[in-house]
Amino acid sequence: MATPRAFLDIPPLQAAGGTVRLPGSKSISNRVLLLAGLCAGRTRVLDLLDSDDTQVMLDALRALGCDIETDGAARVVTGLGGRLAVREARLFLGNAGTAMRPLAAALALLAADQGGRFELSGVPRMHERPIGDLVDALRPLGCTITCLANEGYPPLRLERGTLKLDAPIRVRGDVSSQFLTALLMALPLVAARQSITIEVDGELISKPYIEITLALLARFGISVQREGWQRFVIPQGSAYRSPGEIAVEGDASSASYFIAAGAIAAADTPLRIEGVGSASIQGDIRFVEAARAMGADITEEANALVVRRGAWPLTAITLDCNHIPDAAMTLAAMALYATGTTRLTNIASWRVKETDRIAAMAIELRKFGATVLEGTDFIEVTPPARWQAAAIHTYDDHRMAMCASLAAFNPLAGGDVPVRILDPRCVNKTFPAYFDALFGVTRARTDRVPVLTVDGPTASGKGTLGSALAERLGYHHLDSGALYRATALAALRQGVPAGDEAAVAAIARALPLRFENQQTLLAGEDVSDELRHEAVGSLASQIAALPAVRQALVELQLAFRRLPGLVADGRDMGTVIFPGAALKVFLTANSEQRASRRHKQLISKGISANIESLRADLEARDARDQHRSVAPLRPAEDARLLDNSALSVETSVDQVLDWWDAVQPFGSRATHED
Ligand SMILES: Nc1ncnc2c1ncn2[C@@H]1O[C@H](COP(=O)(O)OP(=O)(O)O)[C@@H](O)[C@H]1O
Ligand SMILES: Nc1ccn([C@@H]2O[C@H](COP(=O)(O)OP(=O)(O)O)[C@@H](O)[C@H]2O)c(=O)n1
Repeated sequence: MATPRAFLDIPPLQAAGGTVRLPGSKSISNRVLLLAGLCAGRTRVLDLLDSDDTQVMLDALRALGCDIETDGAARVVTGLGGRLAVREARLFLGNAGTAMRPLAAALALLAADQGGRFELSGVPRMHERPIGDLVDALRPLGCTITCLANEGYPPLRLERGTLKLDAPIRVRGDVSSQFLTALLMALPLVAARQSITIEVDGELISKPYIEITLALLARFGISVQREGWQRFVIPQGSAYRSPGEIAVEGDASSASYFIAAGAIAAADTPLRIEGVGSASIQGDIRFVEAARAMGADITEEANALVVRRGAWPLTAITLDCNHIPDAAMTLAAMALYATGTTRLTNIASWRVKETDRIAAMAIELRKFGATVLEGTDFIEVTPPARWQAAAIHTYDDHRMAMCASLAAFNPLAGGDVPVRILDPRCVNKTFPAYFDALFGVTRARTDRVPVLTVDGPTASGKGTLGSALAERLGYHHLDSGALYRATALAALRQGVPAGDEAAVAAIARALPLRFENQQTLLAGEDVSDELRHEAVGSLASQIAALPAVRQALVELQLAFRRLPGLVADGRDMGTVIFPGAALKVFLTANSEQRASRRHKQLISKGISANIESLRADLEARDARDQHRSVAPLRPAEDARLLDNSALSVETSVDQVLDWWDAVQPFGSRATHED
């Protein structure tokens, strides 16, 4: 298993603009999957979100006997038709509330009615998220539900019972609307012979999510009658009917980060967000109104939003956020750029989400220098007077990570500090490609995009170390040797001799080279393996000594310096191409080690090699690299020397990451979640 990425360092961002396409909505995806799994026949689901939470639901449905196929970009679900195909299963539901609650309700009813035994569990945090109100609503119906650890919390066991559905079903609505959603989606399973009434106790929170539930139930043939927000009736004879095909909208909560980015930083070019718009059925689309109140200039199309910076600095607001509980977190991040204090109220549900979001937000925003006041159901944010570089804990909460990334626009509010996001992969819950999407529509000053260079002699392990560092840092990787090798390969193929400096330089200048999915493509052809041939390497070493060739490759190398950062390996990365790099490493190993590593590497690729001649060859190459007139191989004055003759790759990576930490402004112990 790859080492989980511990942090992502985002340099100060200057601007936003361009087009971003949103992933599918998590709430809609998981509801559609469950309904497709419960109804009879096949449902083709388009634009489904691919994330941890939807994976959990797909796995659960498969375990219950649903057939799920991939058909191009669509998923085709063959549902159970209301009949249990599997009577016993243990389902692990991660931290996905949108899977735990409705599956608990549906399986409780099915197990009670048809007989069965199901256990539902999740990650430790899931076992701290209350489900008692749902259990309390289901038990009087005759469902047999056992809380296996603590009463009112998962894990749960669901078993046979005797259903009594005549009396109205009562459920609390003031902790999470997911309980009501769960009942609304599950009770049609048992509504064939009688109508079923649900009555909500207390003020129903997060009403927009109930609207999504009702809209999707309608697509699946269930028309729930509603009296205000207190009483819902599922008519007698209700039965799920597959819509055949259904497309999932873009995620309106995910849109909020880009709406915010546009409001803060789309001063020159607008930021176009595709996937949600005025036609959206998601409540979080009303984040648009809140963002407008803070100053955003937003044009709505049916399925897209175009955002520009309007008022600047942003305007502080006081807002009851009951209607946009998830997206409201993004307002707390926007508040960092407002004049005055922003107060978000009626957000008690934040405390029982992926983490206690009120507490988490207060602690983390303070690290930037903001003044934050929290109460049981509100938060108040006043922007920093002086921005501080901060390492932000994300508490396994995707929204904490995405909100914190917005603080990287601090240069627009008088700051100039990077932002470190700890455990950035938590965004996988709803938006695995979030950071790529963010960096696709944001810009930083080139000289602020961090670079880490690794130079050294042949076969010292630069490529191995460079790519491992890039992976751990979430940065791009430039294997500059590949550019010289590709030039050499192209020259070989075209029959251009190494001595013809002008002709080789012309090849280098127009090199049709692309790096994609671990492959090196020359004019579209995968040449990754051919580039490693010794004949190519040896010619590369010769042409690399030609000044015109080196000059011809400069622009191409500089172009690799893109957000969020770059790890570049070669001979002159720290001395010539990126002299201002934040960290420079000069990697060495004795020639015996290097010859033996290269030998193993070649043999493993099926290329025959002789260790003695490899050693002689690499010593000749060292000499040529060190003594050439332009960009000779030597450590930059400020380079750190690393002799890895006796070190494992992992140890070398850890050593360099320690050095990286030491040159960042985040302080010690800023690399791990506590
Ligand atoms: N620290 C190390 N310890 C052991 N083997 C290493 C180490 N670093 C690299 N290697 C191995 O040495 C070989 C050459 O490494 P490579 O990264 O291709 O070198 P370079 O890019 O410097 O030419 C690879 O097969 C790699 O797995
Ligand atoms: N920044 C760089 C990178 C490579 N090179 C040259 O390009 C050749 C191929 O680079 P590489 O990094 O793939 O080479 P090896 O270290 O794998 O032999 C080397 O022999 C170097 O002479 C260079 O001059 N400057």
